[in-house]
Parts: sequence; C-alpha cells; structure tokens
Amino acid sequence: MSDPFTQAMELLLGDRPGREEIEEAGRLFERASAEGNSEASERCAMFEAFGMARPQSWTRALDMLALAASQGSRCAQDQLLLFNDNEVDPNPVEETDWVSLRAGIDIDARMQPGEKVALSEVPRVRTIKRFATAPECRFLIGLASERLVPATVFSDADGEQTHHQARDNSYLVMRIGEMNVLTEVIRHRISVATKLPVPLFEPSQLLHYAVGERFKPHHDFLDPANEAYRDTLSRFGQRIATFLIYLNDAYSGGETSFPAIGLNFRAETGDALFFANVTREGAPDPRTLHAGRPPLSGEKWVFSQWIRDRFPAA
Ligand SMILES: O=C(O)CCC(=O)C(=O)O
Ligand SMILES: [Fe+2]
Repeated sequence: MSDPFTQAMELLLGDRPGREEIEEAGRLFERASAEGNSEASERCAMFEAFGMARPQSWTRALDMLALAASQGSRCAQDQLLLFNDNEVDPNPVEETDWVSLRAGIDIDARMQPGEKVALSEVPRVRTIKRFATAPECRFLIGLASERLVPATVFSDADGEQTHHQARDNSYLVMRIGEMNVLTEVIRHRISVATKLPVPLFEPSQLLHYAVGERFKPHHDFLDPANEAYRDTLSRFGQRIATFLIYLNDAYSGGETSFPAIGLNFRAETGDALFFANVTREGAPDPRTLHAGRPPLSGEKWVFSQWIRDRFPAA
C-alpha cells in the first residue's frame, strides 16, 4: 500500500477525477500533511485556494503554504517569496521564518491586474502591459517545462479532443493536480481584469512553441451550428473570452495575429492580451479569427485561459 500522499496524487492525476475522488484526495493530503509531508501541505494549500470540496480561503491557503514551506517544500517557499515580492526570482534561504514572512503578505495586492488598453472595439481586444511580473512568468514556465505533451483541439467531426495539424505546438493543461496557489492567484487576477468569475474558467493551459510551431488561424468560440459541440456547449456554455499572458519574449516572430482586423500583436514578457470571442449580443464573432504565429528563432511560452459563459452543472 502506497503512502497517503502518493495515493492522493494518483486519485487527482487520474482521468477526470470525480467529486468523491477529489474529497478523498483532500483527506489523504491532510493526513500526510499532519504527518509532516511538506508536499502534501503544499497540495492542501492549493485545495484551500481553489475552494476544492470546501469554501475558498486565501487565509487558510497561505497558512498551509507557510506550514509547507517550514516543512521544506521548495515549491511552497517559492510561492510565498513571490507573494511577498514578485519582482525578484525566489531564492529561499535556510533560516527564513516562513510564518512571519506569510504574515506580511498582502494577497489582495497580488490580484490587481493593471490598466487595460483597447486595441480594437469590433471585436473587443484589450492589452495590459506587465500583467504578470517576469519572476511570476518564470515560475509558470517552470511548472510546465518537464510535463509538456502535444496540444489538441476539439474535433469538428465528433467534439472529442484530437491532434490536428492546425495546432502543432505542445502544452500542459493544468488540471487540479497541476495547479497551485500561485496559478490560482493568476486566475483571480484574470477574473478581476475580465470581470468574469473564476468558475467560468476552463482548465488553464501553458503553451510552448518551438521554432516553426504554430496555432493556425482559428476561432476560440465553438460553432453552435456544429452538432459535435452540442454536448460541451450545453454543459459549459460558449467560450466567450480568451486571455493570454506572454511568459517570455526571447524569440523572433511568434506574433498573435488577427487577419480580419489587421492586428499583429507582439508582446514583452508578462504582457496580457484578451479578446471577446462573441459580439455584445453574445453571437460568435467571425472577426475574432486569430493565429499564434511560429517563432522564427527562440521559443515562445504563453499562459492561455479560455472562459465560458455557463457554470458547470454540479
Ligand atoms: O499563442 C498564441 O499567440 C495564440 C494562442 C491561442 O490562440 C489560444 O490559446 O487560443
Ligand atoms: Fe485561440
């Protein structure tokens, strides 16, 4: 029999864990945390930040992170250091008092998105300079580096996820086992910027493009005329908005382009771009056609958040 932490991770990283599995994983993490397992405490912090099988609480999330950091979790230490000061790369030192560091954190300040600038009104496209700091971006890239898989798209034949030459980059879909308090803070910052609540968010994705890889011109909305999308549309609603954070800028090419409106967006590290995929009346807007163009040199990293218009049924 494996230890409670390993059992919990197996439950979470399985194919689409249900509510019971998530609750059981939460109990197993709490047991392992009480036994001194630092990684389990870090996972408990994520459960609190997400409000997984319990009410959401930043206070408890940070308390659990401080415990995890004291127990030796490097991931928890990095997150606390970034919440404390997001302008420097975390570099934990041995004798840090994690509980007092935690006490000085103003988590609300970490959810302020900065100023929106309009790039287009029809369709609505906005940018925010330095939405995330460079150390935050490097932390996000670090989460994905060793866990990338080839990206998929919805098949317009059967609505299932499928590989397609239209999107030949790699990515990490951040299901619950892959998330942490910092990714949840970033999602809340996006929520403040878009005025759309986090429960409408799909699992976040970390995208990676090597030289020549691209996401060909596409729409992020799902075509309601296509039968194959009926199930996902009725359960989760339309994908009304897309929010992208550019995590690095050491590449050439790699713009996000909108051919129908002549917009070619090239970001600096931490900049955000977001757009409504539907009109103000809620109809899918074909003018939102866009592409992730291939980097010509270097590699491109993006945090991508698709947002629906319906809360998933419990
Ligand atoms: O990587 C890009 O520039 C575009 C990504 C994109 O279109 C998406 O995530 O929906
Ligand atoms: Fe897209």
